[in-house]
Amino acid sequence: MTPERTREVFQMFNGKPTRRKSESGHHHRMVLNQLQNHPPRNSTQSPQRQPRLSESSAEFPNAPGSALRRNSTETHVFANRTHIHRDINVPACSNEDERVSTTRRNSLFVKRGSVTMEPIKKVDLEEVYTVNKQLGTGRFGFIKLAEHKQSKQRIAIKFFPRPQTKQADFVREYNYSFFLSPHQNIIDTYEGMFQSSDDTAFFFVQEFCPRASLREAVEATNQAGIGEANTKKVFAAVLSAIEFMHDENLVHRNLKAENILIFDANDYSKVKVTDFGLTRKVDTTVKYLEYVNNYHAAELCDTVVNEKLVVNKSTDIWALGIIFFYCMKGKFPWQKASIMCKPYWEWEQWLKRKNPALPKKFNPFSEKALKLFKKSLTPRFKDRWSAKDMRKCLAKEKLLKSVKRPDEDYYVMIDTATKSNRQSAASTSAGGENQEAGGPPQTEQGKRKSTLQQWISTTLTAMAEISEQVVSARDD
Ligand SMILES: Nc1ncnc2c1ncn2[C@@H]1O[C@H](COP(=O)(O)OP(=O)(O)OP(=O)(O)O)[C@@H](O)[C@H]1O
Repeated sequence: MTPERTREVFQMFNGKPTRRKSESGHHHRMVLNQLQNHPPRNSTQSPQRQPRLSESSAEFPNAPGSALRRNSTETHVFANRTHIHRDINVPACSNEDERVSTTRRNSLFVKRGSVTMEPIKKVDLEEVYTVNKQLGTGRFGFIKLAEHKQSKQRIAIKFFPRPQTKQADFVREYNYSFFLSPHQNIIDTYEGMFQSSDDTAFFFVQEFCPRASLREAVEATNQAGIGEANTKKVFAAVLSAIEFMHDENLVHRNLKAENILIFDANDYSKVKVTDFGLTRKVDTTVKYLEYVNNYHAAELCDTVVNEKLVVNKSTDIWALGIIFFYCMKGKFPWQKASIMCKPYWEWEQWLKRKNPALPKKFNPFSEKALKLFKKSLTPRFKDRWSAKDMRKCLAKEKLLKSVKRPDEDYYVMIDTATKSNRQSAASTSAGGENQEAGGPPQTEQGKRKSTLQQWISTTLTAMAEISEQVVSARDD
């Protein structure tokens, strides 16, 4: 397509003149520079290249493995990768490829995603990939593990069966997935839209997550949850990704534990968000689909099929509140955020101060964690926090009340008794020094209280002595 034709198509779908390449490149760099932990990149670097360079050494059996070799022969490694990537449609690194990559990213600005700048290429799957087991299924398609025959790299292929899938929906999902890829906590989508040569499916290619989704990780804990420290790690990653999307005025709209992928075996140090099939711009009008899930905000659960909704960031915040609870407790707070569902009704009653009793399931949480729930799982969507507020709270605050050991009360009693004994002995020997020294005169109630305390402490000391004697007699 000629540059003029490209501009025309952009104008047609955008209703305004397209950005010049240099402007969009600048915009894209600015966006990337906002990414947490991403140093500003220079203009010749492809945003996708940097993370992939470091990550891919483990994934390419043939690639130079050691960091030393990677650093010292970077150009050489790149040259090798370029070859591999071009074949499996991973953005490559030459200047020419860089330009292609930027142009493709511009295609995000094609409003309805119904026209694509690049053709959808037909591929004979069996020729290029060895397609293996199914990794997951969703409402719109399925994901399969595959191996790229030439490079031997394991990848995930997301298939969209035809004719059920509209081309516009496929193109939109690919565009969002590819555009968001540079973020370190978003799944990498490799460049290229394809359809199988037998016309049965559209597909695109993503990095393969070798471990599990957050759903599987939590289920493996047998309803114990993954703990405070791991939850914090997961949320640092997820919130960084969602903050990035929200800054770009995009709403994920399908946040759930299944769409959060855990890459490492045990320490939750590499976590990425996936599935941008429902992602839309803020304020887009969409039709409500018939299905409700645990993560749906109250306003969605009250909506009827085909009712029109305006896309809002706050629906992601609600889903994050649910995922937070799920990580910590290993189960969901309720099935559906509707007053017909008792656990939700109880929460809402407490939230609206109609019932002073906090639902029991929230008891283990600290005041700050409760605030996070109040600011995410509130039906008043305008009151919900931003992703940034959530990130700050989760990074700084303790999320669980400190747990008492079952025998802790006993030791506290003994400790209090000993202290109070010591105090009363000191005040007796000082002959009421406190009052003579101008200390506060004791009221009648105060006197009674201290007599009672003394009695309690004497009793406790006696009990402690008896129990010690019992223990030592038993040991003898
Ligand atoms: N790159 C990947 N590597 C490994 N497993 C993956 C990958 N991407 C997705 N999966 C698995 O496949 C499942 C379905 O993927 P995905 O959510 O993208 O499909 P979907 O059809 O869009 O689903 P949904 O019904 O949520 O819209 C995920 O829950 C996850 O377990």
